[in-house]
Amino acid sequence: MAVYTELAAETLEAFLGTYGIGLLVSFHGIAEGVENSNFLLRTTEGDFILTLFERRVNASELPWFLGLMQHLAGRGLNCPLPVSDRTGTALRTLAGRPAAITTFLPGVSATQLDEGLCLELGKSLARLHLAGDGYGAVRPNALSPAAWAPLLESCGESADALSPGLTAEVRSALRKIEEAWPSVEALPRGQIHADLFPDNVFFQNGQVSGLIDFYFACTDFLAYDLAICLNAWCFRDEKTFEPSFAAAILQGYESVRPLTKAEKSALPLLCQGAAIRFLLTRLYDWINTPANALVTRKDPLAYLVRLRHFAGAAHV
Ligand SMILES: Nc1ncnc2c1ncn2[C@@H]1O[C@H](COP(=O)(O)OP(=O)(O)OP(=O)(O)O)[C@@H](O)[C@H]1O
Ligand SMILES: N[C@@H](CCO)C(=O)O
Repeated sequence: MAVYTELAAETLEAFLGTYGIGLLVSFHGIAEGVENSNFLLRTTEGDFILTLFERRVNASELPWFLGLMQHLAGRGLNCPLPVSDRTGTALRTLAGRPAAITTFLPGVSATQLDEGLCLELGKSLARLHLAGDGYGAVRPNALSPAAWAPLLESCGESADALSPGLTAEVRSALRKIEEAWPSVEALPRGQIHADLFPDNVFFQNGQVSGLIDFYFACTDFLAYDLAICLNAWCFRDEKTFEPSFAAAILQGYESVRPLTKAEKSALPLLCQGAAIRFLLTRLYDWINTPANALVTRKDPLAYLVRLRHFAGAAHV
């Protein structure tokens, strides 16, 4: 999965007729991803990605996401460029869903991480942050600390059924993190990706060739994005922290955008926050997705491991 909505070739042909990107040669649904339906389109002009927005994404926010990608791509970042139809509109409707076509990016996501890839990831993340400068529209982070406690409480007793004592442990960690969380003015802010996991980064010949999936992007602390990457990229077998990966990400990042002293000292806390955020959304999905659904559920406890690690870390 994910193809939640099936499309007939005639429907797609008619839809494509309103764009200037050639005639349909072939198309197929893409299995990866869990949030939206994605199709690879081959036209007489090249390859494109068609996304039908299904879950979690609030349709009223889509212009912000598409505008951000247009801004970043315009600044030379390797991210999908939304394609406009003949009337200049990028956000359309297809099969009753909000829909957009973007450019196709080459490369593949890494299945085996190493220091070299982490270094390049760090550089790309910093480039994304610099490129976001000038995109003035603000999108508050819908999964910021204020959202965490309600998310945890909405899981009720099911969290403890997954792992006895989980609710109490997360509740106590959450309280400490919330109290210590930096104020809005304390750290540099800007447009962040907020979900830059290895599956959202394509590589070609050891270089980053594409960053995708901007639908959690928001305006928040730049260093929080780094904290998300340190969580997602630096645990071997989802268990063991790999300091050399973290060092490589930081080195790559700082070769493009040096961190301030305040950002460096906030990192262990931001990493705990990032661990809680993914623990909670995974927990919510675990509880609310039937075990036999076509979507593969992601393990919430992999982020409990990270939370415990960063809670005990004086620095990253
Ligand atoms: N612009 C692109 N160029 C090439 N391939 C893409 C592009 N966008 C998406 N894909 C392919 O589609 C797959 C799913 O995309 P994506 O990760 O955005 O899915 P999603 O369901 O929206 O998000 P999530 O990762 O949060 O589940 C990717 O793994 C990749 O194979
Ligand atoms: N990257 C998220 C899921 C999709 O956004 C996770 O691994 O929990």
